[in-house]
Amino acid sequence: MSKPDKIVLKDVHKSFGPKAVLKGVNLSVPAGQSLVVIGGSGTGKSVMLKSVLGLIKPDAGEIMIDGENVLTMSRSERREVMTRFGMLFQGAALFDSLPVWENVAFGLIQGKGMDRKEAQEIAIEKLRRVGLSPDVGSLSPSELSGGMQKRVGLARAIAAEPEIIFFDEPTTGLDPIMADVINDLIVECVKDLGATTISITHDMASARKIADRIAMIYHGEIIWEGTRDEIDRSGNDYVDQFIHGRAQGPIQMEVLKP
Ligand SMILES: Nc1ncnc2c1ncn2[C@@H]1O[C@H](COP(=O)(O)OP(=O)(O)OP(=O)(O)O)[C@@H](O)[C@H]1O
Repeated sequence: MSKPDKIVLKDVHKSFGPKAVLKGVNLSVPAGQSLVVIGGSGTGKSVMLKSVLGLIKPDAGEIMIDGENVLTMSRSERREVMTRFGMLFQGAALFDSLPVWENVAFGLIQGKGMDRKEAQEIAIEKLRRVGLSPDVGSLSPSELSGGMQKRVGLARAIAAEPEIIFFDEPTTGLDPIMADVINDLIVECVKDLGATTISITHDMASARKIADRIAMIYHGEIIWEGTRDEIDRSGNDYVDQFIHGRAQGPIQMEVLKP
């Protein structure tokens, strides 16, 4: 029998009160592939990612990791599955109270119970992997530039050599050149690990660089999916409007007129 895809979402629904945010999301990511989900603000990208991470419980549907539905697992089974995930949060989400190396090593020490000395060595090696010298390890995150903080976030995401990595707006707040440096690092690190990834972004330059496939979410549904080369000839007016950043088109922004 052929192996199931690494990550599969089947008909995932989630509402908050009367507001339906996910209205039947279907996605499938084969092992070793990178999927980028694009879509406007408030379309449900974060809710989708949080559902896979177990931070939000969908109302209906299935989320399968390696063919197993994580929504019906016990807490301890689910916790075990989550140890195979890495995550780069929007804004890097570093703890200012800890030195950089300890931020990188956090999951190794807290999650895996690794000895501090060994975890520190791995953290320094991962910092080097993302182009930061060992002396950065002893600084506080608040002493770093935004680009350096993203690198530290990336080092933390790859520290435990996860099979699956999620990137939430990995280039937000960076200048275009630093954004490209981070995109290159993401591609290299993911390739080193052979990881399967889902990223969410508004940044088309980033999507084109890091995606094998791109999916567009609109009003809680995947309205288009294809390879990154197909996106320029999708034949879909919503996709065209989004990738060209036009105010005019089928996507109407909910903006109150003055
Ligand atoms: N915990 C929650 N309780 C109530 N509503 C929520 C909750 N989380 C998200 N929402 C609502 O769900 C909708 C989708 O939010 P989500 O954060 O997924 O958007 P997004 O596509 O990630 O947007 P952005 O690109 O701006 O981050 C929004 O209208 C938001 O207000």
